[in-house]
Amino acid sequence: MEHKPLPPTPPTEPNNPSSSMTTHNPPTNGGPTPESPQKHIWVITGPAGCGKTSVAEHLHQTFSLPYLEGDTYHTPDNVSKMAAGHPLTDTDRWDWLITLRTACLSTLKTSPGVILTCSALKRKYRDVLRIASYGHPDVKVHFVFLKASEVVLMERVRGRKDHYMKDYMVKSQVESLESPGSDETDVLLVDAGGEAEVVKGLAEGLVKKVMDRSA
Ligand SMILES: Nc1ncnc2c1ncn2[C@@H]1O[C@H](COP(=O)(O)OP(=O)(O)OP(=O)(O)O)[C@@H](O)[C@H]1O
Ligand SMILES: O=C(O)[C@H](O)[C@@H](O)[C@H](O)[C@H](O)CO
Repeated sequence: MEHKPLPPTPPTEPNNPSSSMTTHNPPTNGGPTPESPQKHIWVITGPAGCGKTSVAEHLHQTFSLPYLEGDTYHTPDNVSKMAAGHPLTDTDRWDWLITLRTACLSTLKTSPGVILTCSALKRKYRDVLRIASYGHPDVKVHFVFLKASEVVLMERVRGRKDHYMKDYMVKSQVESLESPGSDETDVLLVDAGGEAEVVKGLAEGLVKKVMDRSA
């Protein structure tokens, strides 16, 4: 039983078309301005072994953006728990997600973008990260979801030595996973089942497209 309350889901577009045409916000609350241009958080997501770290390192080098490895922000307790074969609960992940969001916003103070690896397995976890845009209309959050089968994940995690996340944890990761829905329009879906170079290229292409569009 988990007791921590969930934060609010970020507001969606109003359903009422007339209200969507009326804005009471001053223009500076509505998006980037010449004084505060658009900034981007690129969250590389998916279950253990999907290739988040490999893709994030590639994007970091390609786009010269700072990169935060989400796993290094887990508490020692969380790491011990996973190493002992116990999946994290929502409660275990909650403060971690908030810490990641804060770290991204802090990085954006000196950079136009930041790359973050974070499993973000559930919709509500992605919503916690989406809140980064609250009060920061110049900040856009994007998710690169690396989709791979359980068999592929198992193979990759098994092949990795000296890591706390063992292959028998993959099942729980896949069970927890809520693949992004079509309404999550800030998600870039990447087929991560192929060779590493191919997957990196696919992710780079999608990110570049969004970057060019918002330039
Ligand atoms: N496309 C790929 N094809 C084959 N092997 C890959 C591919 N991408 C990554 N790997 C390898 O699979 C293992 C897991 O990759 P990586 O650490 O990038 O995944 P991850 O999603 O960050 O995992 P975790 O969340 O457990 O840290 C590593 O040994 C990596 O070298
Ligand atoms: O939300 C989670 O369960 C965790 O973030 C895991 O995804 C691990 O940290 C990662 O897979 C390391 O191997």
